[in-house]
Amino acid sequence: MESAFIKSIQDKKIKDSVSFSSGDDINDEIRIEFDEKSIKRTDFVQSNAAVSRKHPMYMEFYGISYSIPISQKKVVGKQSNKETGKNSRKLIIQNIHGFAGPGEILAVMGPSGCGKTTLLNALSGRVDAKDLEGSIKMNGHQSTKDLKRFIAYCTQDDVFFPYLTVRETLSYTSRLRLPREVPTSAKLEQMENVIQALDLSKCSNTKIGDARVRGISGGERKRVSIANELLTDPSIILLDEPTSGLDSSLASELVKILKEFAVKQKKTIIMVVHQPSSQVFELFDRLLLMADGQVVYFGDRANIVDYLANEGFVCHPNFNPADYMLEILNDTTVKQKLISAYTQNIQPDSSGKLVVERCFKSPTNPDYSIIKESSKHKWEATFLQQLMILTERSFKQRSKVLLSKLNFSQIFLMAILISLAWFQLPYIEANLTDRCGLIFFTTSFWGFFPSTNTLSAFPLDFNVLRKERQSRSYRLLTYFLSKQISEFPLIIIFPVLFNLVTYWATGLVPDASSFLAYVATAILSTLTAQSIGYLVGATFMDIQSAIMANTVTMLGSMIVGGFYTRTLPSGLICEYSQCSNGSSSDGYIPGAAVLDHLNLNELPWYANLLILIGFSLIIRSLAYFSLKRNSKK
Ligand SMILES: Nc1ncnc2c1ncn2[C@@H]1O[C@H](COP(=O)(O)OP(=O)(O)OP(=O)(O)O)[C@@H](O)[C@H]1O
Repeated sequence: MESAFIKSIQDKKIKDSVSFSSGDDINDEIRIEFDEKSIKRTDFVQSNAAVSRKHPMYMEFYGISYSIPISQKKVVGKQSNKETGKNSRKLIIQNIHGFAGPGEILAVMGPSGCGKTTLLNALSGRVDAKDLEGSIKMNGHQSTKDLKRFIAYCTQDDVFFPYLTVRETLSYTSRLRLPREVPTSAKLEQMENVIQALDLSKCSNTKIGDARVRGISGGERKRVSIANELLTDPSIILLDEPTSGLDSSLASELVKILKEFAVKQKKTIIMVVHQPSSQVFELFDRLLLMADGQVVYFGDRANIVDYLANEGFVCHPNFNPADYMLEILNDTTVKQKLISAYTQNIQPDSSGKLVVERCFKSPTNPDYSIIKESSKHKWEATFLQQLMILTERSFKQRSKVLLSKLNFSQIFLMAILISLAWFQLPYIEANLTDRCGLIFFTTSFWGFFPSTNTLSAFPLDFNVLRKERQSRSYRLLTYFLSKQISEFPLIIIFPVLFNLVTYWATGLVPDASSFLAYVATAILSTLTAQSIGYLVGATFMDIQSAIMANTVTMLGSMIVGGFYTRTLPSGLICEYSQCSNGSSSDGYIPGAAVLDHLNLNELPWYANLLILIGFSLIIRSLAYFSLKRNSKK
């Protein structure tokens, strides 16, 4: 027997199904008072014909439960307090259900920690499928990897590259994520449309910024985050707290923009909101109210006040219903009572399937039942396009970090110090130790400097990388290679400049070929140390731990590096190899004699350079696998 609650939903949905079945008439059915500015803006909210996927899509989900494995600790007597290895599970959400159709906003609300973000993660396919139960359907089809392309997910954290401007950020996203068949001009046109629609023109050439770099405001940041997702013209848009940190007028303006998108472009919006003003609350069509990972109410937003009154909780007419709901859900007894009442109401099916099915019955518009077009390609941009776009982006972002005043000052100071300390060393036996000291010191410096500058490369990018990889923007390999290519010129500038000064100031072998060989060795050492920085950063993904690991690695390599053990760094070998044509009779110590003395004549100098190249390649490959392992977590 169906409950009165289900019947009331059914009555309401008969109206809904009429409005949906009329397909193109959604705009007429949903009436919002758009102000003049808003109407102007909607002129820009026209889909770019070349880009649009043109798929109105509804999303239904029921019986959604998500649990995570936790290892159980058992205390047995006084002596043992160790893991038994037995695993149990923590239930995060249970039997959640809901529905949202084109032109609608479904608001997900509830007290902090009730599982709202977890639900959005589940709907967007960002949780491990083995921990998830229930059914998620889009236009009646079980959600698949291919269908997930029609979903955009705006997460709670707005993560971006701080040194890129708003326009640069959006342009890279449009070039990476819009179909490869679309000409670049159409992609950029789409970007301009979105910039206009979200009122971002004023700040489009401003840096995004972060805690250290001054950039756009919090509200603009939120809008950039949404713009970044809207670029691909998705059918379903999931947003996690898009209004957090905004004042009520900005929040209301933002939700109005979203509502316009929903209505004019037939988008389906599901958003988590915390404490909406009554004006914002009015813009929602449906409401999913949650507490303790369970449903307290799912249905029309307009019916919530009556529903709560029926359960004995009367909201004063002057109160904001959103505030009232959250206030009563803070009381554990009330919360339990409302959860039990709702579960009772939706019987006989506690998964919520019946409730959801009645939201949208037998759609007559074929647009909703057929997924007409889906990209044939796994990635929208080709391998080469991805590599070029990512290299350009990484160069722009990293050049601001690596070519900083701080780095130039560091190199300048070290060059001055070294030049003064070892100024014009004479070629006599008494100075042999000084010469060794100079080369050992500079080699050590070219170990520390590049590795320290590189170890933050992956940890700093990781949040953006994860977000973009989850939206299938590019391959991990293209990202990794783009990093290597873009940072190569940035990192080798320093040893070249440094040696240009110190080589001649300290009086090393004064001929061009020796100088070039010396600089080439310094560049190779730099690249090898950079590889170590990549590996350490990719392995730890935490700058603090990476700094510690890098210090140990570098100090370790100094110990076995030659000065103390006579297994000399290749720079030293090169220096002595190049001066091996001197003779003891004219006051010089022949380089070959020094190398013989140090037992370093076993390999020719170029073999040492090849060994450095080999090291670099192996360590970089290891860094890639480390990054791959971490990005899968
Ligand atoms: N991987 C996890 N391991 C342990 N606990 C988790 C995990 N994921 C979620 N939780 C817990 O599940 C609950 C729901 O988390 P979730 O982030 O979905 O809540 P929320 O309603 O979005 O909260 P808020 O409104 O504060 O953002 C929280 O208590 C959280 O600590």
